[in-house]
Amino acid sequence: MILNKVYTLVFLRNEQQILLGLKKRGFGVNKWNGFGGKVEPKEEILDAAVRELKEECCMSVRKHNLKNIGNLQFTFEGEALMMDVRVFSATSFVGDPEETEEMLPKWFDYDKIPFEDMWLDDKLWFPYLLKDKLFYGRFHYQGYDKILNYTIQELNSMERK
Ligand SMILES: Nc1nc2c([nH]c(=O)n2[C@H]2C[C@H](O)[C@@H](COP(=O)(O)OP(=O)(O)OP(=O)(O)O)O2)c(=O)[nH]1
Repeated sequence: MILNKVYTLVFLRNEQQILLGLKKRGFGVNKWNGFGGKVEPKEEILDAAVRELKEECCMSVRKHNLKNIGNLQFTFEGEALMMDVRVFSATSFVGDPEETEEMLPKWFDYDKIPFEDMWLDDKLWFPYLLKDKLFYGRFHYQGYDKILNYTIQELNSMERK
């Protein structure tokens, strides 16, 4: 039996740059990433996305400005957990990014995204995000530094089967 856990991952963007945060503790420590985390029991996914963005970098976004652009599923060799990550993008938001106990936020030019300090899979699906294409990806890891197999595809819509 595989346990499925839902996570959010939010990217704030403008014409020139994307906001990433350096994770300061826990899962994915020392990697640059979007902002997100576990959806709590009974919490709606969009509410969780808004909450995590605020908690991790003090930015505010309205639910209707979050666009679901991707779905990523991660499994790890020898572990009975599937991380089901709902990826969102927003171009309308309020605030100035602030460092928190969890994340150090920084804007990156689109041609300077620090893939060498991000999850290995990110460079495989970021091209979709950057071209405003919808995507689905599934990655099976051994540990955190090796992808044993993966599939990735462009989607026409994010509607779930
Ligand atoms: N870019 C990218 N993000 C990933 C990958 N795998 C993965 O879990 N994430 C995202 C999904 C979530 O936003 C985040 C993991 O959530 P988390 O463990 O920090 O969740 P949390 O804040 O609720 O956790 P906690 O510290 O409260 O225990 O990392 C990946 O391979 N690439």
